[in-house]
Order: sequence, then C-alpha cells, then structure tokens
Amino acid sequence: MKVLILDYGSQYTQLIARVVRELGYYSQVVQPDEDVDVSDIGALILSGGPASVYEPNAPRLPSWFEAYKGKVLGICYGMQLLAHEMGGKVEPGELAEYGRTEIVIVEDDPIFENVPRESTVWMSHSDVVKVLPKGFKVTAHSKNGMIVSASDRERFWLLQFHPEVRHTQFGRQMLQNFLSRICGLKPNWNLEDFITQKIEELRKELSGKKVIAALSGGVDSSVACVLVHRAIGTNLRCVFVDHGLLRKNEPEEVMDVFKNMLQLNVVKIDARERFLSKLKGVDDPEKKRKIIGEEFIRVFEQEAKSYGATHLVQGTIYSDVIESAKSGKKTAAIKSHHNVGGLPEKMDLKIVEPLRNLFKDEVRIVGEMLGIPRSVIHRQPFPGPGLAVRVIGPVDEEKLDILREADYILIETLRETGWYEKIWQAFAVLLPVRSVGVRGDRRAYDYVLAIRCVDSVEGMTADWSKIPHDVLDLISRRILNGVKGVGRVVYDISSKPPATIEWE
Ligand SMILES: Nc1ncnc2c1ncn2[C@@H]1O[C@H](COP(=O)(O)OP(=O)(O)OP(=O)(O)O)[C@@H](O)[C@H]1O
Ligand SMILES: O=c1[nH]c(=O)c2[nH+]cn([C@@H]3O[C@H](COP(=O)(O)O)[C@@H](O)[C@H]3O)c2[nH]1
Ligand SMILES: NC(=O)CC[C@H](N)C(=O)O
Ligand SMILES: [Mg+2]
Repeated sequence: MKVLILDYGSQYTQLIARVVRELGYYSQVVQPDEDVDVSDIGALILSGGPASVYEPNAPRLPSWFEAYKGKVLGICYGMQLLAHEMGGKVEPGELAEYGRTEIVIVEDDPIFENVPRESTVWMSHSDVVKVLPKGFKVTAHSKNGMIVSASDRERFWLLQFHPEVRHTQFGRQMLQNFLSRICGLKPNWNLEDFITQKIEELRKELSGKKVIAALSGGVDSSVACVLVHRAIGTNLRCVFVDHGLLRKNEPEEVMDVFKNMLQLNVVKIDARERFLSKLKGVDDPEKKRKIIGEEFIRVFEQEAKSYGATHLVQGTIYSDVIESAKSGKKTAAIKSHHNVGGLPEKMDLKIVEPLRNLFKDEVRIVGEMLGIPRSVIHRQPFPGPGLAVRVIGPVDEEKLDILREADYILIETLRETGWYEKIWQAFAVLLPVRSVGVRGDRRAYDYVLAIRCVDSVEGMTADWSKIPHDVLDLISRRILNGVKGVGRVVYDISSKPPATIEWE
C-alpha cells in the first residue's frame, strides 16, 4: 500500500512526498489527470497549488476519485478543492496569510494527537474556506479567526496550512497522526530492502545481456552504475566521456574511483577533439547545449554498437520524473538541460533507470550503503555540458585552461576553510570581458572571473551564499596571483529567480 500525493502544483509537493518517506511510508506523486490503480492506495493527500477553486479552469478532482474509498487529507488548495466540491464555500480572503501564523486547536481530533493547543504553522494562501460542507467541524482557528483545520472525522481532513514544511512546528506529528492513527498504515519503506529487491529485479531483467551506462562521476549515475554492477557484474560497461569540458584532474579522479576502488568495468572515451571542434566559434548558449547533447548521443551510439549492448542505464531520479511530467504543460523552456535525456527516442536501446523512484537524499543513503566513497556521494552537482556553459561566449582551449585553474583554486580554498560542504554548489565563470589592471608597474588587460556560490535544496530556487569576507578575500588573492589571464574577480550576488544558477 502506498501514500498517493495528488500534485496541484504546489512548490512543496515533493516535500510532502519526502516527509512521508522519512516517516517510513512509501509515497508517490501523481498529476490529477493521471490514471492510477485505486486498490493500492493506503492514504491520499491533496497538495496545495497556485490556482483558485472558483476559477473556471482550476484543476479538479481526478476521474478515479469516486472509486477511491479511503481517507483523504487536503492541504491548502487541496483543502479548498475538497470543501468546494462537497458544497462548501471558498472565497478570496480579505487578507492573505504568508509565512508564520499562530493557530489554536478548538476541537479534539486524531490529527492533533500530541500537538499542543497553541502552535506555530506556515501558511501561503489568499483564498479562504468561508463555509464548510455539511458534516464538517472546525478543529482549529488562526488567531485572526480563520478556519485553518476541519474534518468530518470519517474520511476527510482539511488543513489550510502546510504541515510538510519544517517551519510548521508540529507538522510532522500531524502527518504521522494522519498516516498511522487515521489511516492505520504500518511503516513499510526502508532503503535496505530497496537495495536487495532492486538488485534481484535487475538480475532478472538483465542477466545474460550486455548493458552500457553513462557515468559522469556525479551522485546519480554513480549510484545507478554500482547498483547495476552488483546485479550483473562485468556485463555492465560504464562509459565516461571526457568531452574536454571537465574540471582539473576530474578524468583521472573518476577513473581512479570507479576502476580501482570500486572495480567497475569502466572506459573513458576521449572525445575532446570532436566536442571542441563542434563548439568552435559558437556563441549562443542554447546552440552550445544542443551541440553537446547531440555529441553525447553520437558517442553512446558508437559505444553501444561496439559493445553489443541492448540496454542503457541512466541515473534518472524521482525529481527528474516529477519535473518531466509537469513540463510540456505550461512550464516555459528556460534552458535545455543535458542529461543524456534525449537518448530514449533516438536510440534503439532499452532504458534502465533503477533510481527513478528515489529522491536525491535517498540516493545518497543508498550510495553510502553500497560503499561508494563519501567524496562521490557528497559531491556538488556538476552539469553535463560542463565548463562549456561557464566559459561565456565561444569556448576555446585557452579559456578552458584559465577557468579550470581558477575553479580548482576556488574549490580547494572552500575545502580548506570548511565551506565546501556548507555550500550547495560553487564554481567559477569566465566572462568574455577584459579589464585594465596594473601588475608590477605595468599595464595589464585581462579577463574578469565571476565566483558563483549558492545555497539551495534541489536547484529549483537558490540564494547566493553569504561566505565571510576573509574567505572571499583568500579566494580572490589566490586566483589573481595564481591564474594567468585573470585580472579581476567579482562575486555573483544574484538569487534564482530571477537569475539561474549557471550563467548560460
Ligand atoms: N561526462 C559524462 N560522461 C558520461 N555521461 C555523462 C557525462 N556527463 C553527464 N552524463 C550523463 O548525464 C546524466 C545527467 O547528469 P547530471 O549531472 O544530472 O547527473 P549526475 O552527474 O549523475 O549527478 P549530479 O546531479 O550529482 O551531477 C548523468 O547521470 C550521466 O548519465
Ligand atoms: O546535468 C545537467 N545538465 C545541464 O545541462 C544543466 N544545466 C544546469 N544544470 C544544473 O542544474 C542546476 C540548476 O541550474 P540552472 O539554475 O542554471 O538551471 C544547477 O545545479 C546546474 O549546475 C545542469 N545539469
Ligand atoms: N498554497 C496554496 O495552495 C494556495 C491556494 C490558493 N491558490 C490560495 O491562494 O489560497
Ligand atoms: Mg552531474
């Protein structure tokens, strides 16, 4: 039995799924227009969302909703939608509530077991449920008198606030109450069982077959490769592409870890020449990304052929799956992310995605259990197109060398000062701008280098990291003294949105 989460577009939908899993219950996120098997749902949670239920095109309950007879928790939009559909009244509120709100429980309810009468919750709404459907009772008010919680005590529990966010003091307790006391579920999700079952499944599917995997040395593809390796051993060939856009020492380090430490069958393809010649003179970021994606495909096609592979392993994780289900609906295209993601339609290989139901933090735990070194598991993310999107404008060897050296100094300094693991992602960007300086009484005219360090959770939003000035100072002096060609260092203080994390 699983906990099904209906995604009405909230920023926090994935967070609901994660908290539920942390509590020990298997959860899955689906869109309201997706088909599901209702017999397998142990509890249903409706997420929040940006729409207003009284608008004509607002998303509604799924077609299978009537067939589902179990208990339902509606959060924010989910609460408003249930109230509206069952004959209650939802209206624009006079004042919106964003952020911290104090609530008072006014009626005993199993969802509030072990929750004090007064506590702090996190809100993000402007609509309000003015009238509840018949049979419902208000169970908590906000201090300014709004209905923040209600239930019919049989099937439906409604919360106007977000129990899934950490700022809601007793949010986890409430979700735990819903799942165990109200729905009567027993914890059924742990990652050790996941590993054993997955290896068994992979063995059934792949034994006797030749399989290749795109290995970047990043967290996701590494864990996927090690898992498949456990299942089929040397019939797996991991393909690591050196496209000439990797960081200093990266090719050697990746080969050392996977070949020598983890004893995987891994080949490094030296594709520097073909990538760099295709990129020569190309200025437009999207064109650069497309060229790189295309070349990746060509390289993998060749490798699959020469190895006689029928299957390709990818490190797709659950947030990729949720995002791609959403995209194509009304999400604007900001940039083409290269995962080797375009592969499935264009190649004649079956795709194997052992991690497609796991979140990144779960992937990390699985990686640790599989004995992958900490240096890999806690590596900061690095984009498939590599340094090509960090040399702004046309890419050439000279610029790549400058950037490689500066990036190396940045990362080493962050490690030395204990900042590397505190920052979600840190890197240098070489700008196509020169600036005047003075070195030993001589005029200098060198490139400007930007440092980008961000705090984030999944990379969807980000803020620039508040690194102490003395650390920034050390980074700047070391780069200015140690990297020929860089004459000025600047720190990027843009959040995402409106900026993105990478500059291209
Ligand atoms: N240099 C490379 N050689 C082979 N495959 C690559 C390379 N770069 C990227 N890939 C493929 O593209 C996929 C997507 O890259 P992405 O950066 O999202 O994931 P990752 O590298 O596995 O993990 P992380 O998000 O931690 O960097 C990788 O899982 C890998 O399959
Ligand atoms: O595998 C990848 N292929 C790509 O093409 C790509 N572009 C950006 N990124 C990484 O994604 C996160 C968000 O980046 P943006 O804010 O720049 O979109 C950040 O972590 C970026 O490094 C990529 N990863
Ligand atoms: N976060 C939400 O679910 C918001 C619901 C609705 N759009 C409101 O503003 O009240
Ligand atoms: Mg990566």
